[in-house]
This record gives sequence, structure tokens and C-alpha cells, in this order.
Amino acid sequence: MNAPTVSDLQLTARVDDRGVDVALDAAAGETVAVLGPNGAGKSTLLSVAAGLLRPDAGRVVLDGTELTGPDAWVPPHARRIALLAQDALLFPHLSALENVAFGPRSRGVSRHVARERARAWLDEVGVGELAGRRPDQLSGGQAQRVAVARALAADPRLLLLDEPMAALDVAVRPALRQTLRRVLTDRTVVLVTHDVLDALLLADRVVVVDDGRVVEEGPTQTVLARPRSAFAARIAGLNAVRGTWRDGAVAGPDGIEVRGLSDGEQPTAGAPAVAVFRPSAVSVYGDGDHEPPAGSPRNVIAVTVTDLEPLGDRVRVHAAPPSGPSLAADVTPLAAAELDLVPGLHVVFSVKATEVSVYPV
Ligand SMILES: Nc1ncnc2c1ncn2[C@@H]1O[C@H](COP(=O)(O)OP(=O)(O)OP(=O)(O)O)[C@@H](O)[C@H]1O
Repeated sequence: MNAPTVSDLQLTARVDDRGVDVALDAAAGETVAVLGPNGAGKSTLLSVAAGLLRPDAGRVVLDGTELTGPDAWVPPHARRIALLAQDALLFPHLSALENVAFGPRSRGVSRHVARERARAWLDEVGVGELAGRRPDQLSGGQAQRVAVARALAADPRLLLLDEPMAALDVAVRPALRQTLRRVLTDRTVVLVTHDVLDALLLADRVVVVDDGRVVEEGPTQTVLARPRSAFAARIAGLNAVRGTWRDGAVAGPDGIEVRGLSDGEQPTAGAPAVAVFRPSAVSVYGDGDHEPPAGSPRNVIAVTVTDLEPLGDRVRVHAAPPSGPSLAADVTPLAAAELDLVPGLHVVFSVKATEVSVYPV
């Protein structure tokens, strides 16, 4: 197998009828995960990179060569960009080996060498013994492994993965994720995913897209530990209240005020800020209950329970203020029973200021 060709990507794209206006860079050898809610514009971004969609404005530059631009258009097959979708999309009439050899063959490699290369890639992704099977004789996970081999055998300069594990049984995802982790090393990759584990285990950097815009980006660990957007907080399993920094607190919707500790950068008065805290740091009280004697200052948020989710030896209580963000608290099953928690019940979430991080956004 050849050493991977590594390229750097710069992409900007405005697609008016989809409400998308995004910019994304990937350094040579870097894996960037694109996260965001449904309809955010993630697949649109990949389509622009792959040359399947021409944006109203923007450019795609790979290795310094303009592939999409006001005066440039390189067709998809000539970009040396591989796109791996949710479904393997293998040629149904070809064997696994022939599917993988197809890319090298169409780039002029001899039949013999193309088959050798295909065999090596099938071995690499753990399905060497299935080389002679046709796609309808493969499981979903096996077919997706063949699709990974096919994408890599074409020696792409950029690999685009559009939720590569979404269509697979959850049981087979960890093993494929490990394979991807190995074969994506040192390649330039843009990975669209809903799964925080993909971001953690596969990506160097995360870009969060919401409503057609990039709302935050940074190293994966930083974005998950110190999220700025509601979406990033949710996938990181944290509560986030966004608002304005006023009188030493984040003033959010519905008159909510959350005090906390600044972990470095102090928010500026009148500027946007966020307060972030763990569900396990939240105590839940009945609406009429008295607060416990205050040790350290506590934030008190009146919420209505929306859902209860079993979580091992805990119950996660999802609740929201009238127009505010959905928040979560983890309580013991006994506490949930004592409080008689049901959706629709008005309760109070309480969290110590020392358990809350506040920072500018
Ligand atoms: N082929 C299309 N034609 C017109 N509009 C589209 C098309 N595909 C998507 N859109 C719209 O463009 C916007 C962005 O969609 P896109 O598929 O890029 O989002 P996404 O983040 O990939 O979502 P998901 O996670 O649901 O796949 C949405 O408003 C969507 O309805």
C-alpha cells in the first residue's frame, strides 16, 4: 500500500436555497468532524467539497488547486476526493475485490496491480476473506468495510465520510470505528457525524454547524469540555445556559440568572456568555419545598419536567424553563420516586455556583 497522499483543504460555500453559508479548513493529515443537528447543512458542505453541488458563492481549494470557484470547476471524478456515505453503495454486479479494484483501474493502473492493491486494502479493513462475494452476500458492516477499502484504494487526496456508521447495527460500530481510527491516521478527512464517540475517537478538530452557519470550532477535547453552543453542550452531556453577562451572572431567558466560576477568560458586561454545568451537579426540589440552608451560593431555576430517562443507577430528569434551553439533572431512582417526578411537574433545579463554569461566547 502506498503512503497516503496528504492535502490541505480550504472550503467556503454559500448555498442560498438551503440557507447555508459556511467555511471549513482541514490541514494536511487532519481529521475534522462536522457535528450539528438535522438539517444544519453538514451534507451540503460535503456535496460542495465533492463537486456534487455548485455553491452560489465560494471556493474549494485542495492542495492549492482551485476545484470549485468563480472561474473554476473540476468535475467530481477528477477531484481525487472520495465520498463514503451511510450506505456502502457498492456496484451490485461486482465482487468485493472488483469493487475495490475499480478505482485504481479507472486511474490507469494495470489489472494485476489493481487487484493486488484491492486485496491488500480488503485485508487492511478486515474483510480479506470475503473478496469473492458480491454485495448482496455481505452484511451491512462488511459492505461498509468494503466501501472503506474502495475509497482508500483510489488514493484520494481528501476523504469525505457522511455518517459512515449511521446505517449500521450499534453492535458493529465500535469495531468499524477502530478500523477507521487506524486507516484515517495521517489522511485529510472531513467526517460528518451525530455521534460524540466518532468525534472523540476519530477527529483532531470539531466544527459545529447549526442552521447553515459554523457556530463553534476547535480541538475536540476543548469543544466538548468547554462548549459554547447548545448543540455541543448537549452532545458533551452538559447543561448550558446562554445569555448576557450582567452583575456577575449569565442572564438567560425567563429571568434565569446563573452564577459560576470563570475558568480564565472573564465575560464582559453586556456581552454574550454561557454557564455550563454537569447534570450530576444539579439537585432537584419540589416546587414548594424549602431550599436547604445555603452553604455556598446556589443557582435556582424553575423548570417543568419534560422526560425521565433511566441511566444505569441514576435517572436523568430532562426539564426546561418556559422559553429556555432543555436542562438535565441526574437523581437516584429513590429521589425520583420521592419527588413523584412525572412529565409536566413543576420543580426547581438547584446548582452550586462552584459547580458552574462561566465564560464568554
Ligand atoms: N437536495 C436538496 N435540495 C434542496 N434543499 C435541500 C436538499 N438537501 C438538503 N436541503 C436543505 O438544505 C438544508 C441543509 O441540509 P443538509 O442535508 O445539508 O443538512 P444536514 O446537516 O446534513 O442534515 P442531516 O443531519 O439531517 O443529514 C436543509 O434545510 C435541507 O432541508
